[in-house]
Amino acid sequence: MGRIADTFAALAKQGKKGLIPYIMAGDPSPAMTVDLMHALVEGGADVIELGVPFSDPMADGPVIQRAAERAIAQGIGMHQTLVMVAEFRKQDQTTPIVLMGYANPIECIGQAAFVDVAKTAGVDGVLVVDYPPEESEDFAQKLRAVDMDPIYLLAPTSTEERIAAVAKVASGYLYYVSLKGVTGAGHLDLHEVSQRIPQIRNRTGLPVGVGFGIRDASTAERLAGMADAVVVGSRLIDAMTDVPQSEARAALLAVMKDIRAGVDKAAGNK
Ligand SMILES: O=P(O)(O)OC[C@@H](O)[C@@H](O)c1c[nH]c2ccccc12
Repeated sequence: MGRIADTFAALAKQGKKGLIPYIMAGDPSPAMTVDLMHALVEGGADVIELGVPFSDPMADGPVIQRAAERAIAQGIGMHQTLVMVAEFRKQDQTTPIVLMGYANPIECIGQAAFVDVAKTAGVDGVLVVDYPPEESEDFAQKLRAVDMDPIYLLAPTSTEERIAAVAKVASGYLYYVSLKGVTGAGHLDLHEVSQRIPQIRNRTGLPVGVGFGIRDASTAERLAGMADAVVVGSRLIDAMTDVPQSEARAALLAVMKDIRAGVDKAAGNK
């Protein structure tokens, strides 16, 4: 089994829910990223989603767009992101890393070469926002051939066919987007999530992570109660950029610990 499957198996065994933080590689400063990843683990991360900076992130709201702009302005792209992953892996061989991003930076180096370098760096899963499941079976197979997991998004608007198509190619976990909109938006419909997750579970045995719009411990608790894990991104990026850079690590850690406590309250009551 890969690190992602191991992690979810261990969580299930302990009756715990997962916390999946998202940060952007290179933000607020490239020199900080590896240490911030370790801080995420210290704060209770089960899986790390690491964003690959891209200039046209159509699924992202202003907070993550600006994070990408800051990273790009400091010269960070796919290659530098993978160097950071390799650096992180020198000290942490257990925490799964999922690369989050868009097709363009992958297509630039070619799928096969990307899979190769990502695997060597120590990446465990890849979520490409603009690879539809129906058209990325090849890519998913290339990942799975080297024990990396293709992760896919499901949304409130996903049809039964889309859920079935994703269930067919995905491994690791499924990412249910809790609202119609972009990352960081704030109109989460808890009722809708509670209806949709059982529908997804009917189609697949994969763990389900839920994200978009989670900004506090109590929302994290309620969503963790419905799913296997919660994803938190914009709130963490805000926490780091609201303070001087020298305080970003501490600010990140504080928000992580707070949300972790919320997630842990949901333990066991799936
Ligand atoms: O920022 P939020 O609302 O907490 O949501 C997580 C999200 O940012 C992260 O998972 C993510 C970043 N970029 C994405 C693109 C598509 C889907 C998801 C993402």
